[in-house]
Amino acid sequence: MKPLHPPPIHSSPPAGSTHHSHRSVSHPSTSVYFNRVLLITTLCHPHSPSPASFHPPSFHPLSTLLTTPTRRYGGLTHTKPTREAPSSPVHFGRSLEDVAAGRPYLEAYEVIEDFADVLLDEEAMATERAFRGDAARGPPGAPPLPAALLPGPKSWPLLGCLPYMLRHPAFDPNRVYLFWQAVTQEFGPIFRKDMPGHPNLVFITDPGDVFTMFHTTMLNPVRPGMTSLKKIREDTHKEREKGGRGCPAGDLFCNGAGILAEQGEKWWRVRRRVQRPITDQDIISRFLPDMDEVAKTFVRRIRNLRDRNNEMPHTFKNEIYKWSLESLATVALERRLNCLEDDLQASPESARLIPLAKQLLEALHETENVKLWQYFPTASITRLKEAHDVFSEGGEDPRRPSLLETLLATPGLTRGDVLTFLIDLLATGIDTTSHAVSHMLYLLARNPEVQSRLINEVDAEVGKPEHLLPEHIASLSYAKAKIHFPYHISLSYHISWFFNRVMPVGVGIIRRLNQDTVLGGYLVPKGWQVVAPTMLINHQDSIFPRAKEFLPERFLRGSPLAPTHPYAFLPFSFGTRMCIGRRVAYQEIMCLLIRILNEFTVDYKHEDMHLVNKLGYGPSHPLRFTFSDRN
Ligand code: HEM
Repeated sequence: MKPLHPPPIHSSPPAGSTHHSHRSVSHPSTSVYFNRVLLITTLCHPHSPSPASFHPPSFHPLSTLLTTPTRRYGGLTHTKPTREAPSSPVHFGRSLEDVAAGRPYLEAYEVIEDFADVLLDEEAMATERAFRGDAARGPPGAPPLPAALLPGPKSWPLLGCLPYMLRHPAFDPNRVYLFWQAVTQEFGPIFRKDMPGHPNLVFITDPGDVFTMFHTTMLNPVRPGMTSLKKIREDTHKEREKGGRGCPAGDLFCNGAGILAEQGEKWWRVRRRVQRPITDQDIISRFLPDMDEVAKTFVRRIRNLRDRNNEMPHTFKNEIYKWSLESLATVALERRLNCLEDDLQASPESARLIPLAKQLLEALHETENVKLWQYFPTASITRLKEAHDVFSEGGEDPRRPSLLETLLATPGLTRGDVLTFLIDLLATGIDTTSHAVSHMLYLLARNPEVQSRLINEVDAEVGKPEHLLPEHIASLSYAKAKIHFPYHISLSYHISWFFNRVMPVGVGIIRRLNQDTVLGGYLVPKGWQVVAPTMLINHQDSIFPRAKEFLPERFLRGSPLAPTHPYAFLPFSFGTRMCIGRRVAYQEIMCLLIRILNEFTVDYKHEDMHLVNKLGYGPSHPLRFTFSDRN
């Protein structure tokens, strides 16, 4: 076995990583919102005005915040952490034993969720480091086989297995998982599938291997991809320098391309600092009133859009997309965009932002799939850059500061880091939640008995309050907990509704191995990329009995349908690199679901839907749901 290396990334606790709680406060100072925030990038662009006109006067309050000596959260001083990191490594050690001892899925899931949140703690990292050695040893018994013996489709130099894939009867570019499923049947649970530009790509479908992948890469989780985003951000920075404009320390993209696109030290420097504010439930709860308003507006929009049969128009997908943008904007821009207004012309900013956000995501999908831009400037990377530049405008908003101020006041984060992070939130948070809601509504429509159980739960636990409060959200999360279960067990039950297994949003988790690792009995070399594809794992009957059925109750304690392994269903991934927007997503979707089920039952009377792949998975058909009044 190779010796263990010291962690390649900084493992001390995040500066200012203390948890903070909040009361509702009135905030005296200024906040900066997104479209204006993004003006900064445009201004840094070579064709932008000279440095003299670079910082509009409205930007001064931001600079003031950056120099604020004491750290403030919306005017409040630090308070005790709401969720303590484990006091000793034993916590983690014991949990792993539990996992290894095959304790029920949900208990292990609880451990994983907890652990994911505390991983940024130095002590937990140290324990993890020790554990990494065990994971790397692989299963006891026979020595591992060399990677050269990995099964998989025939591979050609440079082309990889592209010719095999294109000729395969199961290949459909919009449903690539069908091909993967066929390959798994042919070659088994682990296979190598080289692609042009991606040599040495290994697919794993055994949750035990997923466990090993996460744990061996935990200290430096390199997620290959988003290279086009990284390139345009680096180019923007270089162009600015070349144009003699200079790059003031801390300016946009000056210290890196942001957590979505960066790796190693550059990723970790920002991630460890933004982690707490964006996952702190107290901070997230502050956005609840606005998210609730967005959800209520969406329900009104449903009423306006219904035809005489209560059915949605074929453009409804777009409406859900707008809901997602509007809802996320309450967090990332700290303001309403009014995307859901009937007359978008009355809201010129939204009319401009919606196509722009789409252009950004579509171009990103293309540039990440076909990397010809590495050789010459393609139309797709030009469109990506155009949208990204416009998305980079800045300004100020007289409303209350919260997330932004919190981030800006975090030692070690530059203004550029914070703005890049907000762009990353928008780049990742729109498609994901809109697809999750689309899949969830479809599954509820197709499973009326599940829907009616959920309606009963909402009625009993939340009712129809004028304003949703954190307690309402919690009461639903805790609904089962109050009677039988501890918190996380109920939470995972709800996670199974929203970020469901049957129709997942994420295509899979990918990591570059930073040490030789035993997976499926093969010694996979350091530097190779490993993919854990959701659809291959989620749809295995051996892991999820009756895998193709939507049976959220399988996640309840004692269910005979419970998954056989705690790492089989991790919709938000695991560890330090797991989804940073998961609590935002949960709250957004919870608000929408409650408000919809307050008013309607949902049905779908058309052809069956399946998933199509873009950056993630989305619904294949127009979302022509029927929303019938409950009363
Ligand atoms: C249904 C909703 C969502 C799902 C299922 C989801 C899932 C994921 C997954 C699987 C990853 C990859 C983690 C890894 O490589 O280990 C990820 C990363 C990320 N997600 Fe989400 N996500 C969702 C919503 C959101 C939202 C609403 C936001 C923003 C508010 C967001 C922001 C991010 C960011 C910034 C990353 C990159 C984190 C990093 O590399 O450090 N996500 N998400």
